[in-house]
Amino acid sequence: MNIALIGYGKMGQIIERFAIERGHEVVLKIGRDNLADLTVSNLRKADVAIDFSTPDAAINNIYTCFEANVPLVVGTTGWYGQLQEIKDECLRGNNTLLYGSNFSIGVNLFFHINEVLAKVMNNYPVYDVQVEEIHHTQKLDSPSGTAMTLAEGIIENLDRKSEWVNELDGNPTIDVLKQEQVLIASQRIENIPGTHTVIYSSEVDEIELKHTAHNRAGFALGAVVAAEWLQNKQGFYNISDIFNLK
Ligand SMILES: NC(=O)C1=CN([C@@H]2O[C@H](COP(=O)(O)OP(=O)(O)OC[C@H]3O[C@@H](n4cnc5c(N)ncnc54)[C@H](O)[C@@H]3O)[C@@H](O)[C@H]2O)C=CC1
Ligand SMILES: O=C(O)C1=N[C@H](C(=O)O)C[C@H](O)C1
Repeated sequence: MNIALIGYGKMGQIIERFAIERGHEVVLKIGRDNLADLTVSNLRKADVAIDFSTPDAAINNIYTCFEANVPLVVGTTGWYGQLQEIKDECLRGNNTLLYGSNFSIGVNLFFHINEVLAKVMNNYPVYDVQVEEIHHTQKLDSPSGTAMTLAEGIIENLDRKSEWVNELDGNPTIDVLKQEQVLIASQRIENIPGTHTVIYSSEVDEIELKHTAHNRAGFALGAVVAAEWLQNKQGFYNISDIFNLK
């Protein structure tokens, strides 16, 4: 496949390595220094585009790929407030997009186990639940997309929870946490690729489910596999459609 990399930072560069290893060609690389090269005609040289850019840039990049009619894998997080609008536009224009807050196999297994555990916990109301995430200090969005997916997996399956709230580095955004809220506690610490923990606590004990990324290779390989999976497909997909764990 010919691949366009939109965003050539920490992730874009590792994705390039895996793409070449798997026999693909990178025909376009977009970073902050050559944003003007992100044109419809340049994108049309690619079979698929992979966006790991910034929360602010993602929406414009998605629309440019729609205009070029190039299938797109979006790993960028921090734009999910506009998810429904993008889904509608994708389907309306017969475009193709696959997004995911986390492309690693381990985290996708973790997402599934989190949902199963949340369902079980309906029978054990003595436990309260919270999500913790730790990332490097360059991360622009909070909470992480992965933490949002975990909190949403809990809310969809645990009847006593209906929304999440976030605090960053111990600074609460609300005065009192309500019973029906899931707290996502975010921390930013130098050089951490991504650690996520779901914690159920009662007065007598705690159950922790934890995923620690040792490096970014799992995310990057997953993005290339997702781009391969998207070949000859049309529509709006999530990474969970590949793992098919339901
Ligand atoms: N879904 C997943 O599995 C993962 C998602 N991510 C997400 O991917 C995104 C990128 O992460 P990193 O590579 O660590 O960040 P980074 O800061 O190292 O790289 C971002 C790149 O985007 C470029 N950029 C800035 N404005 C742009 C624009 N308008 N168009 C295209 N490129 C632009 C920058 O020059 C930079 O090269 C973040 O949103 C992060 O949360 C990161 C790891 C895994
Ligand atoms: O910004 C990152 O680095 C990461 N972002 C994703 C997220 O927001 O969940 C995935 C991974 O945790 C690394």
